[in-house]
Amino acid sequence: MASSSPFTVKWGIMATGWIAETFVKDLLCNPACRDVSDVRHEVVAVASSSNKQRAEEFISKVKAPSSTKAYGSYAELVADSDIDIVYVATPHSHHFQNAMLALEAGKNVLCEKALTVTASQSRKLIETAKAKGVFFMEAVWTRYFPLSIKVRELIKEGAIGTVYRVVADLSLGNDAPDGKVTFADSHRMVNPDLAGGALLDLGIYSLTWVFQTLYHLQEEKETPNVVAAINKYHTGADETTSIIVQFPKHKSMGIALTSLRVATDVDGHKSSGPAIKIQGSEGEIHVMGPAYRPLQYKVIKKDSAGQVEVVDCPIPRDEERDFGQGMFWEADECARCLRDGKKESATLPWSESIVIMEVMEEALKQGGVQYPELITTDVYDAQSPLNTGKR
Ligand SMILES: NC(=O)C1=CN([C@@H]2O[C@H](COP(=O)(O)OP(=O)(O)OC[C@H]3O[C@@H](n4cnc5c(N)ncnc54)[C@H](OP(=O)(O)O)[C@@H]3O)[C@@H](O)[C@H]2O)C=CC1
Ligand SMILES: O=C1OC[C@@H](O)[C@H](O)[C@H]1O
Repeated sequence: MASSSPFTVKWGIMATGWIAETFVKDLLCNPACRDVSDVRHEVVAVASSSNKQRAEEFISKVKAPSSTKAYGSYAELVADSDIDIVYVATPHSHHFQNAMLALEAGKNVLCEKALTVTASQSRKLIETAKAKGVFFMEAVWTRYFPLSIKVRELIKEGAIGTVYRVVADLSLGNDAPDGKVTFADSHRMVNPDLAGGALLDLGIYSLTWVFQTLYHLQEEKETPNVVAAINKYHTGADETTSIIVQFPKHKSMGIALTSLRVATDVDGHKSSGPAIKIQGSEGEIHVMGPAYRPLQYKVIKKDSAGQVEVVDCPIPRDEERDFGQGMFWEADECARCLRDGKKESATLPWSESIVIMEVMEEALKQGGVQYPELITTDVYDAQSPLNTGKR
């Protein structure tokens, strides 16, 4: 029997930075390299808020087809009727205004993490997606890794008993001898104008592990209690943040850690042990980091007598394009949702993105981190400098 042709999704790319480049290279990988045949991706347009030439250079750098359109503004991109879905790849500070621009134009949207700067902004985006009847998803790519799916399945089938505690860390050792960190003060990692700080950029992955192994699997969702401690950087952004996420009814707790000073993996060779420890009544699952792109997990049973199951989960590569990062799995999820008429992903439902955003907002509040009005407002403005690039 002949197989039906794959469902094709036409992508429009908003911004031309580091993650846009990585994501587009993954989109352009042959799906067969990851054993996918039901969906495929096309990149039809790229927009830069700086100028059209930057978009053209991006298209040639990622080796996208020469037919790919280049735009010198985000407004032109969202007006392109050829685009099925817009990928928002700007700094977190811009996500609310940029995703609204696309949603208001009636576009489906995949928006990079952290979804927004405030929970209210996330709620507004989701209300707008609902009102417009379009698909909307936060781009937490790790959730769509076969490794993450397997770990959630193991927990669901009781492989380690009842899970009571999860400790997750995503930290980078960027400590500098002068007391600063190695990012320039203007860099999006530490610049409050760009919603910088460890939590929104990295800590969200620690929280992802806490949420996908505890909250996501709860039959009756329990709103967590949050206790946080934050060390602030001299720019005002958070440099080291530790959060306890408590689910008293489930007798469970997640501990989400992040830092720009000390690394999860100090020598870069996994000598520091797992980035994520999922602890149950009958055993543990350890996930080797980095938390955003894990490649191995271990199952340690209480009665294992030292016999630990170690499972490697390498990321498939497209050898012809010499690439394979693992972001294609979230793109495949978007394609399947669009094909099946779904407006949200069951793996990261809108309600869960909101709860995680609420946890981060509460942690930042407890730590006294404040971001400027321009990037925290939940009032949409198509002419905001965040949309027009007139910075
Ligand atoms: N999923 C993942 O693994 C990763 C996700 N990310 C997320 O992606 C987003 C972007 O990060 P990243 O690609 O590293 O950032 P970059 O600084 O490399 O790129 C951001 C792009 O956004 C556009 N932009 C618009 N306004 C501004 C502004 N005022 N300052 C800087 N850039 C602006 C620019 O594109 P242009 O001029 O063309 O409009 C720029 O190239 C963040 O939200 C981050 O959390 C980042 C890294 C990894
Ligand atoms: O999402 C991310 O993952 C990788 C990190 O290095 C990066 O800062 C972050 O944005």
